[in-house]
Amino acid sequence: MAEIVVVPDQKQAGELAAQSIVDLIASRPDAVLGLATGSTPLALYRALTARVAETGIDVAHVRGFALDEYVGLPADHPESYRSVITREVVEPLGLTPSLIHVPNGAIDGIEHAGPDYERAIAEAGGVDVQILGIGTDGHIGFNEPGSSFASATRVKTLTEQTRRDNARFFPSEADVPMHCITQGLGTILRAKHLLLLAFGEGKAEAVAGAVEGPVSASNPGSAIQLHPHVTVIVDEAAASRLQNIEYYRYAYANKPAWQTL
Ligand SMILES: N[C@@H]1[C@@H](O)[C@H](O)[C@@H](COP(=O)(O)O)O[C@@H]1O
Repeated sequence: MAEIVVVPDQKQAGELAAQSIVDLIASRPDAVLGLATGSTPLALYRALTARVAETGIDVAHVRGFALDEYVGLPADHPESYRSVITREVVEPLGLTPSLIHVPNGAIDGIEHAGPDYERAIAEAGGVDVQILGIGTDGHIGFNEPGSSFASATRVKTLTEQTRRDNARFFPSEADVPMHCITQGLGTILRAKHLLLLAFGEGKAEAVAGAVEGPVSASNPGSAIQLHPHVTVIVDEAAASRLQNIEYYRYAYANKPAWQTL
């Protein structure tokens, strides 16, 4: 089962998640991080930046793989996920840019981009911790409803809902790319630890679906139920539709002292 941790706000969620990543890097200086974009992980990236500065931990060997990328946006477009990851993660943390990978969304050669990315992840020895947000329609990465649980990195068509949700980053909805390249649910499930964050009422239904099921390709987030090591960190609003919330609070409050996230 997943561990569900309900925290008062995004700041505390970020700090909790950041501590677990700092611990990972301390034991494995060339740890492989799975990096999500979107607004959800920003609190984590901020907290991680602060912890790295405070502890002086060496992050020069940390490796990273982004979850997804838009297809057809120039890599230097400010809203390409390559740019977002550089701006929000690589630069503030001081990661080594050549060790941070993002799927190649260039149309030229797109048919090879998915298999190339899968190969690079495998050559790195797999992802140690995969940071995840969740879309309002339940997508993780850009795996929209109907995605196979066995899927690998490939091109997908964004739903209208996702394009609407992401229109805030573009001049208009029409400017949001129609296609993306995303790690598959199968790729995500191969990561050693999944760390899913969600905040706000708008995510409550997606969180309940992901955590409490049913497990279905119609609800991509529910794939996390198939993974042996999942941590879901949510605020009260995002937790508000969970049926079993009292048990999750009780289990976390009584967590054995030796057990980390
Ligand atoms: N591809 C990303 C996802 O990785 C992200 O988890 C989700 C939620 O975004 P936000 O965190 O901004 O709510 O939508 C985007 O489309």
